[in-house]
Amino acid sequence: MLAIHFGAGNIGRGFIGQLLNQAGFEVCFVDVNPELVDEINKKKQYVVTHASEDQESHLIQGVRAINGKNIEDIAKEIATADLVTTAVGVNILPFIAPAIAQGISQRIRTSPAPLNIIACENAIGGSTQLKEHVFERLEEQDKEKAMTQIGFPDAAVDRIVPLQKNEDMLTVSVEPFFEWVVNESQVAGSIPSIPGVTYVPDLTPYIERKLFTVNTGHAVIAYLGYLLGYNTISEAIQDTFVLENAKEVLSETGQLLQLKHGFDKEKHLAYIHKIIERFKNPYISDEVVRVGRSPIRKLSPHDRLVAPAMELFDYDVTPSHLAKGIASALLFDDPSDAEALELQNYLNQNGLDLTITHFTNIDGEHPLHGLITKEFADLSKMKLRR
Ligand SMILES: NC(=O)C1=CN([C@@H]2O[C@H](COP(=O)(O)OP(=O)(O)OC[C@H]3O[C@@H](n4cnc5c(N)ncnc54)[C@H](O)[C@@H]3O)[C@@H](O)[C@H]2O)C=CC1
Ligand SMILES: O=P(O)(O)OC[C@H]1O[C@](O)(CO)[C@@H](O)[C@@H]1O
Repeated sequence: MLAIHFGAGNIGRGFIGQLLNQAGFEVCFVDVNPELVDEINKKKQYVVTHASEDQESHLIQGVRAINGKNIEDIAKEIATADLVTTAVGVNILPFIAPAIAQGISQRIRTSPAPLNIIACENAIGGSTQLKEHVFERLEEQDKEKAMTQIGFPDAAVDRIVPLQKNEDMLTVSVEPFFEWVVNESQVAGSIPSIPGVTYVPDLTPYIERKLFTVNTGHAVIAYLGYLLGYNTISEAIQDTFVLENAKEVLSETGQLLQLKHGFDKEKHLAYIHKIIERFKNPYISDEVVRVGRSPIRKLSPHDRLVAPAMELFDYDVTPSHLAKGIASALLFDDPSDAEALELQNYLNQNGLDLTITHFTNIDGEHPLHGLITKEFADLSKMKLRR
Protein backbone atom coordinates (compact mmCIF):
# COMPACT_ATOMS: atom_id res chain seq x y z
CA MET A 1 0.00 0.00 0.00
CA LEU A 2 1.34 3.39 -1.00
CA ALA A 3 0.60 6.69 0.77
CA ILE A 4 1.73 10.00 -0.70
CA HIS A 5 2.07 12.61 2.05
CA PHE A 6 2.59 16.30 1.19
CA GLY A 7 4.71 18.13 3.80
CA ALA A 8 7.54 16.26 5.53
CA GLY A 9 7.58 18.77 8.39
CA ASN A 10 6.75 18.35 12.06
CA ILE A 11 3.23 16.94 11.75
CA GLY A 12 4.07 15.14 8.50
CA ARG A 13 6.91 13.11 9.95
CA GLY A 14 5.90 13.26 13.63
CA PHE A 15 2.27 12.25 13.31
CA ILE A 16 0.77 11.37 9.93
CA GLY A 17 3.89 9.63 8.57
CA GLN A 18 4.21 7.61 11.75
CA LEU A 19 0.59 6.41 11.79
CA LEU A 20 0.60 5.57 8.08
CA ASN A 21 3.86 3.65 8.44
CA GLN A 22 2.47 1.72 11.43
CA ALA A 23 -0.66 0.96 9.40
CA GLY A 24 1.51 -0.78 6.79
CA PHE A 25 1.71 1.96 4.15
CA GLU A 26 4.89 2.70 2.25
CA VAL A 27 5.14 6.44 2.90
CA CYS A 28 6.40 8.71 0.11
CA PHE A 29 6.76 12.32 1.30
CA VAL A 30 6.50 15.30 -1.03
CA ASP A 31 8.25 18.46 0.17
CA VAL A 32 9.72 21.64 -1.30
CA ASN A 33 12.68 21.67 1.10
CA PRO A 34 15.43 20.00 -0.99
CA GLU A 35 17.67 19.33 2.04
CA LEU A 36 14.84 17.46 3.78
CA VAL A 37 14.01 15.48 0.64
CA ASP A 38 17.66 14.47 0.16
CA GLU A 39 18.04 13.46 3.79
CA ILE A 40 14.90 11.28 3.70
CA ASN A 41 16.09 9.58 0.53
CA LYS A 42 19.55 9.05 2.01
CA LYS A 43 18.46 7.63 5.37
CA LYS A 44 15.10 6.11 4.36
CA GLN A 45 14.10 6.12 8.03
CA TYR A 46 13.70 8.45 10.99
CA VAL A 47 12.88 8.42 14.69
CA VAL A 48 9.80 9.80 16.44
CA THR A 49 10.43 10.38 20.17
CA HIS A 50 7.83 11.11 22.81
CA ALA A 51 8.30 14.32 24.78
CA SER A 52 7.61 12.56 28.07
CA GLU A 53 9.47 11.02 30.98
CA ASP A 54 9.90 7.62 29.28
CA GLN A 55 10.98 9.16 25.93
CA GLU A 56 9.37 6.22 24.08
CA SER A 57 10.71 6.15 20.54
CA HIS A 58 9.50 4.73 17.23
CA LEU A 59 11.63 3.96 14.20
CA ILE A 60 9.82 4.79 10.98
CA GLN A 61 11.40 2.77 8.19
CA GLY A 62 11.12 2.44 4.44
CA VAL A 63 10.23 6.06 3.68
CA ARG A 64 11.24 8.06 0.61
CA ALA A 65 10.60 11.56 -0.73
CA ILE A 66 10.00 13.55 -3.91
CA ASN A 67 10.75 17.23 -4.43
CA GLY A 68 7.47 19.18 -4.69
CA LYS A 69 8.69 20.79 -7.92
CA ASN A 70 8.64 17.43 -9.75
CA ILE A 71 4.98 17.55 -10.67
CA GLU A 72 5.27 14.78 -13.28
CA ASP A 73 6.78 12.35 -10.76
CA ILE A 74 4.24 13.22 -8.07
CA ALA A 75 1.33 12.80 -10.50
CA LYS A 76 2.64 9.38 -11.53
CA GLU A 77 2.72 8.27 -7.87
CA ILE A 78 -0.78 9.60 -7.21
CA ALA A 79 -2.07 7.66 -10.19
CA THR A 80 -1.30 4.40 -8.37
CA ALA A 81 -1.38 5.43 -4.68
CA ASP A 82 -3.79 4.03 -2.09
CA LEU A 83 -4.01 7.23 -0.04
CA VAL A 84 -2.93 10.88 -0.22
CA THR A 85 -2.54 13.07 2.88
CA THR A 86 -1.26 16.59 3.48
CA ALA A 87 0.20 18.65 6.35
CA VAL A 88 1.61 21.70 4.58
CA GLY A 89 -0.47 24.56 6.05
CA VAL A 90 -3.94 25.46 4.82
CA ASN A 91 -2.62 28.44 2.82
CA ILE A 92 -0.30 26.12 0.86
CA LEU A 93 -3.13 23.87 -0.39
CA PRO A 94 -3.57 25.85 -3.66
CA PHE A 95 0.10 25.25 -4.48
CA ILE A 96 -0.07 21.45 -4.21
CA ALA A 97 -3.36 21.26 -6.15
CA PRO A 98 -1.79 21.19 -9.66
CA ALA A 99 0.21 17.99 -8.96
CA ILE A 100 -2.84 16.35 -7.35
CA ALA A 101 -5.08 17.34 -10.27
CA GLN A 102 -2.58 15.91 -12.75
CA GLY A 103 -2.35 12.69 -10.69
CA ILE A 104 -6.15 12.37 -10.59
CA SER A 105 -6.52 12.86 -14.32
CA GLN A 106 -3.95 10.08 -14.94
CA ARG A 107 -5.57 7.80 -12.38
CA ILE A 108 -9.12 8.01 -13.67
CA ARG A 109 -7.87 7.03 -17.11
CA THR A 110 -5.83 4.06 -15.93
CA SER A 111 -7.60 2.58 -12.90
CA PRO A 112 -11.11 2.40 -11.44
CA ALA A 113 -9.71 2.18 -7.88
CA PRO A 114 -11.04 4.84 -5.51
CA LEU A 115 -8.60 7.23 -3.85
CA ASN A 116 -8.97 9.35 -0.71
CA ILE A 117 -7.15 12.63 -0.19
CA ILE A 118 -7.10 13.84 3.42
CA ALA A 119 -5.87 17.32 4.34
CA CYS A 120 -4.51 17.22 7.90
CA GLU A 121 -4.41 20.96 8.53
CA ASN A 122 -5.69 23.18 11.34
CA ALA A 123 -8.76 24.37 9.49
CA ILE A 124 -12.46 23.69 9.14
CA GLY A 125 -13.09 21.78 5.92
CA GLY A 126 -9.41 21.51 4.89
CA SER A 127 -9.96 18.60 2.49
CA THR A 128 -13.03 20.29 1.03
CA GLN A 129 -10.92 23.41 0.40
CA LEU A 130 -8.27 21.25 -1.29
CA LYS A 131 -10.96 19.60 -3.41
CA GLU A 132 -12.07 23.02 -4.67
CA HIS A 133 -8.49 23.97 -5.60
CA VAL A 134 -8.01 20.62 -7.35
CA PHE A 135 -11.34 20.70 -9.22
CA GLU A 136 -10.55 24.20 -10.54
CA ARG A 137 -7.64 22.55 -12.34
CA LEU A 138 -9.37 19.42 -13.65
CA GLU A 139 -10.57 19.29 -17.21
CA GLU A 140 -14.39 19.40 -17.50
CA GLN A 141 -14.52 15.84 -18.89
CA ASP A 142 -12.67 14.49 -15.79
CA LYS A 143 -14.77 16.15 -13.13
CA GLU A 144 -17.74 13.76 -13.16
CA LYS A 145 -15.58 10.66 -12.78
CA ALA A 146 -13.40 12.34 -10.13
CA MET A 147 -16.55 13.21 -8.14
CA THR A 148 -17.25 9.52 -7.51
CA GLN A 149 -13.79 7.95 -7.67
CA ILE A 150 -11.89 10.47 -5.53
CA GLY A 151 -12.86 11.27 -1.93
CA PHE A 152 -11.76 14.33 0.01
CA PRO A 153 -12.74 13.45 3.61
CA ASP A 154 -12.32 16.34 6.04
CA ALA A 155 -10.25 15.65 9.14
CA ALA A 156 -9.28 17.01 12.55
CA VAL A 157 -5.72 16.34 13.71
CA ASP A 158 -4.40 16.98 17.17
CA ARG A 159 -0.83 16.45 18.39
CA ILE A 160 1.50 19.19 19.58
CA VAL A 161 4.76 19.06 17.65
CA PRO A 162 6.98 22.08 18.40
CA LEU A 163 9.88 23.38 16.32
CA GLN A 164 12.63 20.77 16.37
CA LYS A 165 16.20 21.20 17.61
CA ASN A 166 17.66 17.70 17.16
CA GLU A 167 21.10 16.66 15.99
CA ASP A 168 19.51 14.47 13.29
CA MET A 169 17.32 16.71 11.11
CA LEU A 170 14.77 13.91 10.58
CA THR A 171 14.19 13.08 14.26
CA VAL A 172 10.94 14.52 15.62
CA SER A 173 10.02 14.96 19.26
CA VAL A 174 6.23 14.89 19.75
CA GLU A 175 3.80 14.90 22.65
CA PRO A 176 2.52 11.36 23.34
CA PHE A 177 -1.15 12.37 22.86
CA PHE A 178 -2.71 12.30 19.41
CA GLU A 179 -6.15 12.38 17.85
CA TRP A 180 -6.99 12.00 14.14
CA VAL A 181 -10.69 12.11 13.29
CA VAL A 182 -11.95 11.67 9.71
CA ASN A 183 -15.38 12.23 8.17
CA GLU A 184 -16.38 8.76 6.94
CA SER A 185 -19.33 10.08 4.94
CA GLN A 186 -16.88 11.74 2.49
CA VAL A 187 -14.74 8.61 1.96
CA ALA A 188 -14.63 7.14 -1.56
CA GLY A 189 -14.74 3.33 -1.64
CA SER A 190 -13.90 1.36 1.46
CA ILE A 191 -12.74 3.06 4.67
CA PRO A 192 -8.90 3.18 4.83
CA SER A 193 -7.74 1.06 7.75
CA ILE A 194 -5.37 3.20 9.83
CA PRO A 195 -5.11 2.21 13.50
CA GLY A 196 -5.39 5.42 15.54
CA VAL A 197 -7.84 7.09 13.14
CA THR A 198 -11.42 7.54 14.33
CA TYR A 199 -14.09 7.72 11.62
CA VAL A 200 -17.23 9.74 12.37
CA PRO A 201 -20.36 10.41 10.30
CA ASP A 202 -20.25 14.19 10.96
CA LEU A 203 -16.92 15.91 11.61
CA THR A 204 -18.24 19.39 12.49
CA PRO A 205 -18.53 18.88 16.29
CA TYR A 206 -15.07 17.28 16.42
CA ILE A 207 -13.19 19.84 14.34
CA GLU A 208 -14.91 22.72 16.13
CA ARG A 209 -14.22 21.21 19.56
CA LYS A 210 -10.54 20.76 18.65
CA LEU A 211 -9.99 24.08 16.83
CA PHE A 212 -11.98 26.18 19.32
CA THR A 213 -10.35 24.57 22.38
CA VAL A 214 -6.78 23.39 21.63
CA ASN A 215 -6.02 26.01 19.01
CA THR A 216 -8.01 28.92 20.45
CA GLY A 217 -6.52 28.37 23.91
CA HIS A 218 -3.01 27.91 22.54
CA ALA A 219 -3.26 31.02 20.36
CA VAL A 220 -4.44 33.22 23.24
CA ILE A 221 -1.61 31.98 25.48
CA ALA A 222 0.85 32.63 22.64
CA TYR A 223 -0.38 36.18 21.89
CA LEU A 224 -0.75 37.30 25.52
CA GLY A 225 2.57 35.61 26.34
CA TYR A 226 4.28 37.37 23.45
CA LEU A 227 2.83 40.71 24.57
CA LEU A 228 4.22 40.20 28.06
CA GLY A 229 7.67 39.26 26.75
CA TYR A 230 7.66 35.47 27.29
CA ASN A 231 9.45 33.20 24.84
CA THR A 232 7.73 29.88 25.37
CA ILE A 233 4.23 28.59 26.07
CA SER A 234 5.38 26.99 29.34
CA GLU A 235 6.77 30.35 30.54
CA ALA A 236 3.65 32.22 29.47
CA ILE A 237 1.23 29.78 31.09
CA GLN A 238 2.90 30.26 34.47
CA ASP A 239 1.75 33.89 34.40
CA THR A 240 -1.59 34.09 36.21
CA PHE A 241 -2.90 36.82 33.89
CA VAL A 242 -2.22 34.65 30.82
CA LEU A 243 -3.57 31.42 32.32
CA GLU A 244 -6.73 32.98 33.76
CA ASN A 245 -7.54 34.71 30.47
CA ALA A 246 -6.97 31.48 28.54
CA LYS A 247 -9.31 29.66 30.93
CA GLU A 248 -11.97 32.37 30.48
CA VAL A 249 -11.62 32.12 26.70
CA LEU A 250 -12.05 28.35 26.87
CA SER A 251 -15.06 28.80 29.09
CA GLU A 252 -16.59 31.02 26.36
CA THR A 253 -15.80 28.59 23.52
CA GLY A 254 -16.99 25.77 25.81
CA GLN A 255 -20.37 27.49 26.12
CA LEU A 256 -20.60 27.70 22.36
CA LEU A 257 -19.68 24.03 21.90
CA GLN A 258 -22.22 22.92 24.51
CA LEU A 259 -24.99 25.13 23.11
CA LYS A 260 -24.29 24.32 19.45
CA HIS A 261 -23.30 20.65 19.58
CA GLY A 262 -24.71 19.51 22.92
CA PHE A 263 -21.38 18.53 24.49
CA ASP A 264 -21.80 17.51 28.12
CA LYS A 265 -20.63 20.31 30.47
CA GLU A 266 -18.62 18.12 32.88
CA LYS A 267 -16.98 16.11 30.10
CA HIS A 268 -16.07 19.31 28.28
CA LEU A 269 -14.51 20.78 31.44
CA ALA A 270 -12.41 17.61 31.71
CA TYR A 271 -11.41 18.03 28.04
CA ILE A 272 -10.32 21.64 28.71
CA HIS A 273 -8.40 20.55 31.80
CA LYS A 274 -6.54 17.87 29.85
CA ILE A 275 -5.61 20.36 27.14
CA ILE A 276 -4.25 22.89 29.62
CA GLU A 277 -2.12 20.12 31.14
CA ARG A 278 -0.84 19.26 27.61
CA PHE A 279 0.13 22.94 27.16
CA LYS A 280 2.13 22.67 30.41
CA ASN A 281 4.10 19.58 29.25
CA PRO A 282 7.55 20.22 30.84
CA TYR A 283 9.26 18.09 28.16
CA ILE A 284 8.16 20.44 25.38
CA SER A 285 9.70 23.83 24.70
CA ASP A 286 7.21 25.45 22.34
CA GLU A 287 7.90 29.00 21.26
CA VAL A 288 5.09 31.56 21.44
CA VAL A 289 6.04 32.75 17.96
CA ARG A 290 5.43 29.25 16.52
CA VAL A 291 2.04 28.90 18.16
CA GLY A 292 1.11 32.48 17.21
CA ARG A 293 2.51 32.19 13.65
CA SER A 294 0.50 33.57 10.73
CA PRO A 295 -1.78 35.97 12.68
CA ILE A 296 -3.70 36.99 9.54
CA ARG A 297 -4.77 33.36 9.04
CA LYS A 298 -5.63 33.04 12.71
CA LEU A 299 -7.69 36.28 12.63
CA SER A 300 -9.64 35.21 9.55
CA PRO A 301 -13.45 34.87 9.91
CA HIS A 302 -13.59 31.05 9.98
CA ASP A 303 -10.59 30.44 12.20
CA ARG A 304 -10.11 29.81 15.93
CA LEU A 305 -10.70 33.32 17.34
CA VAL A 306 -13.28 35.19 15.28
CA ALA A 307 -15.54 32.26 14.35
CA PRO A 308 -16.44 31.24 17.94
CA ALA A 309 -16.69 34.88 19.06
CA MET A 310 -19.15 35.77 16.28
CA GLU A 311 -21.20 32.61 16.78
CA LEU A 312 -21.60 33.28 20.50
CA PHE A 313 -23.70 36.36 19.67
CA ASP A 314 -26.28 34.00 18.13
CA TYR A 315 -26.68 32.51 21.63
CA ASP A 316 -26.75 35.92 23.38
CA VAL A 317 -23.36 35.35 25.00
CA THR A 318 -20.90 38.26 24.99
CA PRO A 319 -17.40 36.90 24.21
CA SER A 320 -15.39 39.53 26.09
CA HIS A 321 -12.35 37.30 26.65
CA LEU A 322 -12.30 36.14 23.03
CA ALA A 323 -12.34 39.86 22.15
CA LYS A 324 -9.20 40.24 24.28
CA GLY A 325 -7.66 37.28 22.45
CA ILE A 326 -8.44 38.88 19.09
CA ALA A 327 -6.97 42.19 20.29
CA SER A 328 -3.80 40.40 21.43
CA ALA A 329 -3.47 38.81 17.98
CA LEU A 330 -3.75 42.27 16.40
CA LEU A 331 -0.78 43.34 18.55
CA PHE A 332 1.42 40.40 17.48
CA ASP A 333 4.41 42.03 15.79
CA ASP A 334 7.04 39.26 15.57
CA PRO A 335 9.51 40.67 13.01
CA SER A 336 10.29 37.19 11.64
CA ASP A 337 6.66 36.49 10.75
CA ALA A 338 5.65 37.79 7.30
CA GLU A 339 1.94 37.92 8.21
CA ALA A 340 2.66 39.81 11.46
CA LEU A 341 4.60 42.40 9.44
CA GLU A 342 1.78 42.74 6.91
CA LEU A 343 -0.75 43.12 9.72
CA GLN A 344 1.31 45.77 11.53
CA ASN A 345 1.93 47.72 8.30
CA TYR A 346 -1.79 47.74 7.57
CA LEU A 347 -2.53 48.82 11.14
CA ASN A 348 -0.02 51.67 10.99
CA GLN A 349 -1.35 52.92 7.67
CA ASN A 350 -5.10 52.45 8.20
CA GLY A 351 -5.77 52.56 11.94
CA LEU A 352 -7.49 50.01 14.18
CA ASP A 353 -11.11 50.24 12.97
CA LEU A 354 -10.30 49.47 9.35
CA THR A 355 -7.76 46.82 10.37
CA ILE A 356 -10.32 44.90 12.41
CA THR A 357 -12.82 44.88 9.57
CA HIS A 358 -10.23 44.16 6.89
CA PHE A 359 -8.76 41.07 8.54
CA THR A 360 -11.70 39.68 10.56
CA ASN A 361 -14.62 40.76 8.38
CA ILE A 362 -16.33 42.11 11.53
CA ASP A 363 -18.46 45.09 10.58
CA GLY A 364 -17.73 48.37 12.37
CA GLU A 365 -21.30 48.39 13.76
CA HIS A 366 -21.06 44.90 15.28
CA PRO A 367 -20.68 44.88 19.10
CA LEU A 368 -17.62 42.61 18.81
CA HIS A 369 -15.85 45.39 16.94
CA GLY A 370 -16.26 47.73 19.92
CA LEU A 371 -15.19 45.05 22.41
CA ILE A 372 -11.98 44.39 20.45
CA THR A 373 -11.25 48.12 20.26
CA LYS A 374 -11.57 48.47 24.03
CA GLU A 375 -9.39 45.42 24.73
CA PHE A 376 -6.82 46.61 22.21
CA ALA A 377 -6.45 49.91 24.09
CA ASP A 378 -6.01 48.12 27.45
CA LEU A 379 -3.51 45.60 26.07
CA SER A 380 -1.53 48.34 24.29
CA LYS A 381 -0.91 49.94 27.69
CA MET A 382 0.36 46.60 29.04
CA LYS A 383 2.65 46.32 26.03
CA LEU A 384 4.04 49.82 26.66
CA ARG A 385 4.82 48.87 30.26
CA ARG A 386 6.71 45.73 29.21
N1 LIG B 1 2.88 21.26 14.54
C1 LIG B 1 1.74 20.93 15.12
O1 LIG B 1 1.72 20.70 16.33
C2 LIG B 1 0.48 20.79 14.34
C3 LIG B 1 0.32 21.28 13.08
N2 LIG B 1 -0.85 21.09 12.42
C4 LIG B 1 -1.03 21.55 11.07
O2 LIG B 1 -0.18 20.78 10.21
C5 LIG B 1 0.24 21.60 9.12
C6 LIG B 1 1.76 21.56 9.07
O3 LIG B 1 2.27 22.10 10.28
P1 LIG B 1 3.74 21.77 10.76
O4 LIG B 1 4.07 20.36 10.47
O5 LIG B 1 3.85 22.25 12.15
O6 LIG B 1 4.58 22.73 9.81
P2 LIG B 1 6.04 22.52 9.22
O7 LIG B 1 6.48 23.85 8.75
O8 LIG B 1 6.89 21.79 10.21
O9 LIG B 1 5.80 21.53 7.98
C7 LIG B 1 5.26 21.95 6.76
C8 LIG B 1 6.07 21.31 5.65
O10 LIG B 1 5.42 21.57 4.43
C9 LIG B 1 6.42 21.80 3.47
N3 LIG B 1 5.85 22.52 2.33
C10 LIG B 1 5.62 23.84 2.18
N4 LIG B 1 5.13 24.11 0.96
C11 LIG B 1 5.03 22.92 0.32
C12 LIG B 1 4.59 22.53 -0.97
N5 LIG B 1 4.16 23.43 -1.85
N6 LIG B 1 4.64 21.22 -1.30
C13 LIG B 1 5.09 20.29 -0.42
N7 LIG B 1 5.53 20.61 0.83
C14 LIG B 1 5.48 21.90 1.19
C15 LIG B 1 7.49 22.58 4.21
O11 LIG B 1 8.73 22.57 3.55
C16 LIG B 1 7.49 21.86 5.54
O12 LIG B 1 8.44 20.80 5.56
C17 LIG B 1 -0.35 22.99 9.39
O13 LIG B 1 -1.57 23.12 8.71
C18 LIG B 1 -0.61 22.99 10.88
O14 LIG B 1 -1.64 23.87 11.25
C19 LIG B 1 -1.91 20.40 12.96
C20 LIG B 1 -1.81 19.89 14.20
C21 LIG B 1 -0.60 20.04 14.98
O1 LIG C 1 -0.41 25.21 13.15
P1 LIG C 1 -1.12 26.53 13.33
O2 LIG C 1 -2.52 26.54 12.82
O3 LIG C 1 -0.31 27.70 12.93
O4 LIG C 1 -1.31 26.74 14.86
C1 LIG C 1 -0.45 26.25 15.82
C2 LIG C 1 -1.27 25.27 16.53
O5 LIG C 1 -1.14 23.98 16.00
C3 LIG C 1 -0.70 23.10 16.95
O6 LIG C 1 0.62 22.96 16.66
C4 LIG C 1 -1.40 21.79 16.97
O7 LIG C 1 -2.76 21.89 16.84
C5 LIG C 1 -0.91 23.74 18.24
O8 LIG C 1 0.22 23.51 18.98
C6 LIG C 1 -1.10 25.19 17.95
O9 LIG C 1 -2.26 25.59 18.59
